[in-house]
Amino acid sequence: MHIDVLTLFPEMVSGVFNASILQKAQEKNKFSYNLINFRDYTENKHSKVDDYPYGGGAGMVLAPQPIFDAVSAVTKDKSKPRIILMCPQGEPYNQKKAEELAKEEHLVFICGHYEGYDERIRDHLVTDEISIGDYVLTGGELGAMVVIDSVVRLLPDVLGNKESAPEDSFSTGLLEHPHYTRPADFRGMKVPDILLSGDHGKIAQWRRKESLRRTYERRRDLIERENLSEKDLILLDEIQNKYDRR
Ligand SMILES: C[S@@+](CC[C@H](N)C(=O)[O-])C[C@H]1O[C@@H](n2cnc3c(N)ncnc32)[C@H](O)[C@@H]1O
Repeated sequence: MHIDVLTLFPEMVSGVFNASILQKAQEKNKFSYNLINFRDYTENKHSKVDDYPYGGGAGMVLAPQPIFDAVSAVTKDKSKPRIILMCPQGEPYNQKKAEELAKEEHLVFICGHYEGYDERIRDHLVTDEISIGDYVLTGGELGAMVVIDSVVRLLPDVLGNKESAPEDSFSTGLLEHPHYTRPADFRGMKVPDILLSGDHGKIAQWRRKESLRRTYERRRDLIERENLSEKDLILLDEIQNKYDRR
């Protein structure tokens, strides 16, 4: 996979690319990236990339020309990239979208700043608009890195045995079960006996039930969306009964 990030502030993202799993993934040639300052593409003699909004009002609007030309330069020789506009008005980001983007060969992220973008960028250039949540950031860089991090960790062989993406929260449709490590007894706080039993069948069932319990407690909206098996429904019934008795 190749990732291009169009930004006026490349220094905001370079550190994230060069640490932890993202750095290791590049060392294993799982992806490459390029940071493009779209100011380098402006035709404005004062190097401006923004202008006042037509009709008046607060803030500056990113002009179409530098962004259209920067995208054109990075997509020239490559086949159909996804061109992603980071934007609070976009599609709410989730794990399903991360899985979809992880199948692509080339992603281009456009990070806005100031009041926003000229609407023609949205209408005629991008393939996706992504929001990372219902709040407003000063720029698209942090959001782009959230998306990139979550996509790269899904690329084949990026995560080692120590981490497992398929069991993560949201990948299964539910929140993940609780984890424990040594010691079995930490200052009187004990690990559940079942995890020390060595009975893999029972451990798997305990984990599934805890995953259902946690999701029921914290994110009932996920449970309602999920197509639960007969076995899950029995476990869920036990969990709900316990709640009703409280
Ligand atoms: C100050 S915001 C502009 C907000 C815009 N005036 C609006 O109300 O929709 C500047 C830039 O930050 C980025 N941004 C802000 N919030 C975001 C969010 N929740 N998700 C993704 N990008 C965001 C976008 O790139 C946006 O163009």
